[in-house]
Amino acid sequence: MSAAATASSFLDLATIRSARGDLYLPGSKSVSIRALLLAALADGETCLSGLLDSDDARVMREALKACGVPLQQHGDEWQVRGAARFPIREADIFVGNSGLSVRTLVAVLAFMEGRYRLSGVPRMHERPIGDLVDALRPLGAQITYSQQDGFPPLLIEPAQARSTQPVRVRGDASSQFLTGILQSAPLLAREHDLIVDVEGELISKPYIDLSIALMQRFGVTVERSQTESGTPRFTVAAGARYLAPGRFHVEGDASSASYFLALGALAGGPVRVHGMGSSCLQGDVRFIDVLSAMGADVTQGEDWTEVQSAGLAGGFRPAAFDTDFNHIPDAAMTAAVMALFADGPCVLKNIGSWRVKETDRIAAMATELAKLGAAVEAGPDFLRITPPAVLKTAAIDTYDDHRMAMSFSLAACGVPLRIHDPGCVAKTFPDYFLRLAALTSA
Ligand SMILES: O=C(O)C1=C[C@@H](OP(=O)(O)O)[C@@H](O)[C@H](O)C1
Ligand SMILES: C=C(OP(=O)(O)O)C(=O)O
Repeated sequence: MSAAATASSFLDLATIRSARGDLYLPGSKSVSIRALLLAALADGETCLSGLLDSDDARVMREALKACGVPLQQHGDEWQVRGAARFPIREADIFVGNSGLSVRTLVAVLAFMEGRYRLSGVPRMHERPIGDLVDALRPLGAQITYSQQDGFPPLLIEPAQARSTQPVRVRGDASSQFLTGILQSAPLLAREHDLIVDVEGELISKPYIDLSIALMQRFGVTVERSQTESGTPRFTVAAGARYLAPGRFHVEGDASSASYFLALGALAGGPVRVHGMGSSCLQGDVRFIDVLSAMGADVTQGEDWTEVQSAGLAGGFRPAAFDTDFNHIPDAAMTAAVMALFADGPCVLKNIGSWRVKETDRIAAMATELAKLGAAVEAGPDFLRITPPAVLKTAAIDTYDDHRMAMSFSLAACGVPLRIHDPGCVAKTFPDYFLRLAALTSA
């Protein structure tokens, strides 16, 4: 690929005819942000390697620094000295557009006995947080909305009298609310067990598995059960404390891997990503099932995954799909762009959470796929995409959404195109386009 950056506000991509090679993944966003917070709350020192360096990871790092947590960089590693209480009890914290950071910080800061103000970019102030605040208030959390009810910015003040009732949280807008409460276990389960019941549907479930796995690495066990009425229940025994694991390595980002694995399928490959394989803790590793079902060849070792096919140039067409993507909402965007090349109409079901992420991703995806010639039907929680007979070249708007920029770069496997504001990839993958260029040829 010849990637000519003609101005900082757009990037022209030539048609990608083939792609092959090795890619070493950046650290997982979901693991990096969790590991930073757990290390900050843990007794002892944690040395984090493989940590993601991106806007979202910086949000959590800077927030912890603002709370007085000692964090030091030594080469590629970060040393975190944790404690169950943060040293600084009053701070203004900028949360950018990192949903995971704000939702997990709020649940912790609410019980730090301090005064914290959290605000972000304008889109962050449109992303819901009311279900989390509603769950925390009966526990004594003093959280007030500074602008609009249900959304950041927020003011957190010292919590008051606590109740020991089961915490009830809704999980149908985001799984991050439950993650936030579970990760606060050492603050909430001091004299009594922490019991959390999830009301309504719980979406994006593999992210809860990830939270529980990482809490376990930091010495806290979460038990799962069901109430008599069948409600999912999560319990952490009283007295839970995080213990620094000494060293902790952050695995590669499985959502970031999806673009390169899709590239291996569309442009022939083989493309091998390193840092994500069969031992991966992130749910998005299951994107390989989507690729296999589309007809690509997928092989995997413990720490790598490789994809190849005949490539579009050699007659490969992804098999059309009608699939529930609730378990992999981020990698699902990669599948949506792959649908442009499919051998029939494709349906992405159960993706309602897209509406409240970095942008309204259902609307944005529909608009931009249509520019390339696809016929798209957008519902409240689904997309039906009929691929065009011939792709049209287009200038793709990215809505300050890293995944819009990265997923649409794959359309270049069929047509030259322009990506507006390519710098928005800095949220999770700052050198994405350089890495893409290194693997592709026009
Ligand atoms: O817990 C996490 O690390 C995440 C959970 C998901 O959000 P939702 O639970 O809001 O779907 C995902 O989209 C986000 O990128 C990361
Ligand atoms: C939705 C995302 O992130 P977050 O919710 O953490 O902002 C994402 O990275 O696609």
